Amino acid sequence: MFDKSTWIRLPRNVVVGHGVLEQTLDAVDELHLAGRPLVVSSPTPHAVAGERVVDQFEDAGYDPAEVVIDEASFDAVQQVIAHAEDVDAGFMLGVGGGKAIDITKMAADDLGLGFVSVPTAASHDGIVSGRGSVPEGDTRHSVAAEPPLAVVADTEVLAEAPWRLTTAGCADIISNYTAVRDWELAHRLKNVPYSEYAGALSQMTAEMLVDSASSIKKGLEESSWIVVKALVSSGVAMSIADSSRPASGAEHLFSHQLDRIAPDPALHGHQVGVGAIMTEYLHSGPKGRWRDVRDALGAIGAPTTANELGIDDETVIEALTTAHEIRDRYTVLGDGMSEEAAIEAATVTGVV
Ligand SMILES: NC(=O)C1=CN([C@@H]2O[C@H](COP(=O)(O)OP(=O)(O)OC[C@H]3O[C@@H](n4cnc5c(N)ncnc54)[C@H](OP(=O)(O)O)[C@@H]3O)[C@@H](O)[C@H]2O)C=CC1
Ligand SMILES: O=C(CO)COP(=O)(O)O
Ligand SMILES: [Zn+2]
Repeated sequence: MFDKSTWIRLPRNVVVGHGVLEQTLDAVDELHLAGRPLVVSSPTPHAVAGERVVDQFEDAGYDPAEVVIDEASFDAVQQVIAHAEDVDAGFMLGVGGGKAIDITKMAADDLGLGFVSVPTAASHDGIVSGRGSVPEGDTRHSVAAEPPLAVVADTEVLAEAPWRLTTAGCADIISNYTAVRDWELAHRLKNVPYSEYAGALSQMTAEMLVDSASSIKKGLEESSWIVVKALVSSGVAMSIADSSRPASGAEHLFSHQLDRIAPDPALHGHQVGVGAIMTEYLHSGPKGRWRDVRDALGAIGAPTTANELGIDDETVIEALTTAHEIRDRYTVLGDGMSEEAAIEAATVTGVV
C-alpha cells in the first residue's frame, strides 16, 4: 500500500511592490480572519511600518493591539503569547526583520492563530518559511512554526532600510549553495531525508540572485524587489522540505555560534555569507568554488572577511571549531574541525 503523505503549507497572498503596505488591510480581509489584530514588531520596524499598520486597522474599525519585542528568544515568544491572550487577539501580524517575524510565527503557532508577515527589511529568508529560529543556552532551535497566510512586502519600505540589511538578505540566499551541498552530504552519509524539489528550488534561487547581481544596487528600489522575491522563493523551499535544511547548513551553524560567542555579532546574513566561503572550501578544496561564493558576495557588497564582519580572527576560529555543537544537523563539519584545520580554511580563503 502507498502510505506516504505530505503537507506543504504556503501563503495564500504574496503582495510585493511599491507602497503595498497600504494594502495590508486588503490582503488580510481576503483571508476572512476574524477578531482583533495583534501587531508584533521590534523597535525600529514599529516606527517604520508597525504604527502605519496599526493605524490602517484602526481607521477600518478594527480594534488593533500592539506589542514590541527586543530580542529573538523563547521569553519573547512567551511575552507575545501572554499579550495575545490578554487582548484576546484573533490573528497576528509580524512587522519587522527576522527577529519580529520569527517570534510572531512561533507565538501564532502556539495559539493556533493566523499570521501575516510584513517584512521591513530584505535581510533574511524567514519571511515566508514555516520555521522559527531561536537560541536557547548553548544551542539554537529551528522549530516548526505557523507559516504566514499572507506576506506584504513593500519595496519602498525595504529600499529605505539601511543598505546593509539588503546585502545581508543576498548573502542569506547565496549561502543556499553550501546549505544544499550539506543537505546532499547528510543524505548520502546519514540517510537524512532529501527533497529534490526543495534542493533544486533553493539552488536555483541562489543562481538567479547571483545572475542579477549587477541590478542589485544601493538606491535602486528594483533591488529590493529582486531580493525579496528570492527570499520568498527560498522560504518556499523550506516549506516544501518542512525543514530549514535547503537554506541552512554548516555556514548557518557557524553564524549561530558567532551569535553566541562574538562580543558584537554582525547581521545574520553577513555571517552566513562569510561562513559559506569557508564551508564551500571544505566541500570542494582549495581549487573549488569558494572563490565564486566570495566573489558573488563581494559583487553585492556583502562582507567576505572577519575584519569586514567586525569580528576578530580568534572568535572566527573558535566558532568554526565549535559550530557542529550548535544542533544535531550533519554537515561538512562532521564531528568538528581541529583548530589547525580551521585556521587553514580561514586563512586560505582570506577570511582571517
Ligand atoms: N525562520 C527562518 O526561516 C529564518 C530565521 N532567521 C532569523 O532572523 C534573524 C535575522 O534577521 P534580521 O532581519 O537580520 O534580524 P533583525 O530582525 O534583528 O533585524 C536586523 C536589524 O535591522 C533593524 N531593522 C529592521 N527593519 C528596519 C528598517 N526598515 N529600517 C531600519 N532598521 C531596520 C532591526 O531593528 P530592531 O533592532 O529595532 O529590531 C535590527 O536592528 C535571526 O534571528 C535569524 O535566525 C533568518 C533566516 C531564516
Ligand atoms: O536562517 C535560516 C535560513 O536562512 C534558518 O535556518 P536555521 O534553522 O539555521 O535557523
Ligand atoms: Zn539564514
